[in-house]
Amino acid sequence: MTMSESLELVSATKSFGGWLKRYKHHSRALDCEMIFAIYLPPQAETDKVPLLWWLSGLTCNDENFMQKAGAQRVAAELGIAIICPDTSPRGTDLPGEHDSYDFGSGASFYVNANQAPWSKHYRMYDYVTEELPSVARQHFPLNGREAISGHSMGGHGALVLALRQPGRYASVSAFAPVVNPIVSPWGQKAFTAYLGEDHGKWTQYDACELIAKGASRQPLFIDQGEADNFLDEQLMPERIEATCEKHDHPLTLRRQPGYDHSYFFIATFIEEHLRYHAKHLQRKR
Ligand SMILES: N[C@@H](CCC(=O)N[C@@H](CS)C(=O)NCC(=O)O)C(=O)O
Repeated sequence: MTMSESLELVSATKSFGGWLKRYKHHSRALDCEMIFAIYLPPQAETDKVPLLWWLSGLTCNDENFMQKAGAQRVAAELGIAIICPDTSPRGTDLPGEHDSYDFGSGASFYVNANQAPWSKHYRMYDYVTEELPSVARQHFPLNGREAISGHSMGGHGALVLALRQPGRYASVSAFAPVVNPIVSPWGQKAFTAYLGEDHGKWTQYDACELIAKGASRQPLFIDQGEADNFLDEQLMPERIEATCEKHDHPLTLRRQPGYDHSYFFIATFIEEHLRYHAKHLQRKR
């Protein structure tokens, strides 16, 4: 694509010597207006910098991570840009879209829907893997090195994007990810509506299934709070642990005693994740 996509600056806020900026743009993949956030570290004033994608969880938009995770201080030190996409198409009014916190708006599960009426807008996989990266390349001083992380539904997104695109991301990590959405009630609800009853279509968006298929050898780094109230019903980290063990897939799964599902948990460990990604982003290919 040669035509430059236009971006409208929504806000710019200086933070730790860098800038947190929010932009609005028209997404062709989603057929609606979208807002995303980018943190540009001070190094981006003079150099091209590596990029960490952050995919947020249910009920979030581009703002939760930037406001609550406290990532900017270390991102500024390490010279890493961070982009937070929104978590679903916006401004659409599909039937039932805004009725529940775990489905529709704020709950795309980062898939390309193939079922009406969702398939017209809910193409978040294409948005976060192709369209937004292309917009980012055109407008920001990025050096082409990418890593990815996310939380809960966004942790699922980060794992799936990395496993499906071997070699694309220098590293992947996740906080309290939905590792096996095809057996989790959140995932089953979303996939039934977005992807239909054919479970064959679901497995391409399930980290455990992708690992079992041998889709990629990328090491996975996961932090999971042991006091997370979604642990047993929705997140089930033991499933990815067993799958990785069975298929000899590299996994670091840390169970963190006492931590819940909130951004207090993320804020506690984000520095370690950023340093982990920085180490991989700096490595030559
Ligand atoms: N109790 C939550 C359930 C959803 C939830 O915990 N969302 C997580 C991601 S799965 C989150 O990041 N919420 C927004 C925030 O904490 O800023 C609600 O209904 O809002």
